[in-house]
Amino acid sequence: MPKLFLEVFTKVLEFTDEPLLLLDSDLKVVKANHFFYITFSLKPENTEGVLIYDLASGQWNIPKLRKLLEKILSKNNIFNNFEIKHNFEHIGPKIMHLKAGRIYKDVNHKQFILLGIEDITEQEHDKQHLEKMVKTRTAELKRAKQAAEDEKLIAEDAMCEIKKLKEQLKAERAYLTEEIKLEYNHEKIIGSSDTLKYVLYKVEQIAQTNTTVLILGETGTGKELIARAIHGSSKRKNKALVKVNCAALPANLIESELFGHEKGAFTGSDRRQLGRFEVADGATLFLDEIGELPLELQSKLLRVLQDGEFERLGNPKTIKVDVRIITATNRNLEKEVEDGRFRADLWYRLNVFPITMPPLRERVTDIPPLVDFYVQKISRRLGKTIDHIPRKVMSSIENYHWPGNVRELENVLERAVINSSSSKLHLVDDLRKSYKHLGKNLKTLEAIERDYIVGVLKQTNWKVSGSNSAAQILGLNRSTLRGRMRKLNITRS
Ligand SMILES: Nc1ncnc2c1ncn2[C@@H]1O[C@H](COP(=O)(O)OP(=O)(O)OP(=O)(O)O)[C@@H](O)[C@H]1O
Repeated sequence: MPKLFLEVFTKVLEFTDEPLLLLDSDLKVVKANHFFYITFSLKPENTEGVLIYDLASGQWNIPKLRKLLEKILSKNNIFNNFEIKHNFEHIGPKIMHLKAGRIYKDVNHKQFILLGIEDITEQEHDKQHLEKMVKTRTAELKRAKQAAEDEKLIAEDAMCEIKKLKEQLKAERAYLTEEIKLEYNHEKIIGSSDTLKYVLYKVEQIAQTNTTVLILGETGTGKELIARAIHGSSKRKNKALVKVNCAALPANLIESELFGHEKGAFTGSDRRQLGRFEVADGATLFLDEIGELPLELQSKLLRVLQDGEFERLGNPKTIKVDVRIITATNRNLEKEVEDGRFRADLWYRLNVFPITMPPLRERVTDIPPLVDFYVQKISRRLGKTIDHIPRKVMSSIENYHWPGNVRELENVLERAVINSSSSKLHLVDDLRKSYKHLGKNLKTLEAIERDYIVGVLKQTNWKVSGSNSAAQILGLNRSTLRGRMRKLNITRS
């Protein structure tokens, strides 16, 4: 049987392009095919009968291979893809795959094993090259993905920033349009009195810093003008000075005006609106009539002053801003604090750098230049030419006590210009009853009203209504007169 088997098998061996070996039960080479001899540059005389481990200078004497071959003999195992590195003298190292299995066993336990040898060097190299390429490409893709994600984040941040700036610009534009409508006159500050010079010196001292400024003074003295001068000389001058008049808004609207609101934050809020604090980010916020700020908002303002933080109405997200605050009031804030109408801690925060605007009557030397300035300005606007201000007119202006300060002066001069038919300024208002001429025994308006009503009543023999009655003389209807008498506690004695 082995003889016939060998004959047939030797022929079969030649039908493949793969080196093949036939081993016997002692693991000695019985036969090898032509391809084996070519691949390994060996000859049958030094191959047949040689122990597999002694072949090719003992290169296949590997413990693991021994184990595998022995297991075929004892347990009829097969193995596949056992990898060895074979060093060829003429072409160097190659990677070979070995596979083997028993193909014959007879009753005498004679066995034959077929060992196939495949050169997989090229595939292996291709595989390694491919693996390397996949690795490199994966790393490249990973990096590209990361970069894309980073860029996406940057783009998202930029979009957010653009959206924020766009909103701020929109709000700023809306605010400025409002301002233009108010026709605020960006006047220069007129006057050269020492008191005004001192104020301007303080403006110069503080303008470049970020310090909070509190401007005090009677109505119409130019507090807003000074606030604008501080902003205009500061590093923030390229952005608008944003103004909120705390007295002009109803208490329930001030909060949304200052801090903004989301759509639907309260009834009637049909769209999102930025507050003045956000509009003024990077600029200056001028809070006029700060004494009128409701108590509950005073604590919120204090928080913005301390941390620069607040929340929009209807949105819990904290917003941080960089806003310089200038406030103004004609109230005595110290007294307001004493009376519990103004928070002491807010007052300390606001009063870091107070500037007091002196009333016009305390800087009489500023009056002539102010009169010249306003007469020229108003007559230009009205298309008139007024170039003569009589000495008498000027001195009556100088002697008046100007409770409404520069604003009142402006109004008096406007009426005068309108009524002047020549180039000479003609005053309409009677400024003769100057406060200076009234002496020391001044009475309240209420006391004067009471005296006058009592005088008229005495003259009419206390006839309140009807013809020749006090009501008729005073131009009041009788119930109004009775009401006044009750209020002023007037009774016939
Ligand atoms: N020194 C000045 N030179 C030129 N104009 C002035 C001067 N001071 C005040 N004015 C003008 O007087 C008017 C009133 O000034 P402003 O509004 O600044 O006063 P205010 O103290 O803020 O008043 P209020 O307390 O009523 O808000 C403005 O038209 C302003 O231009």
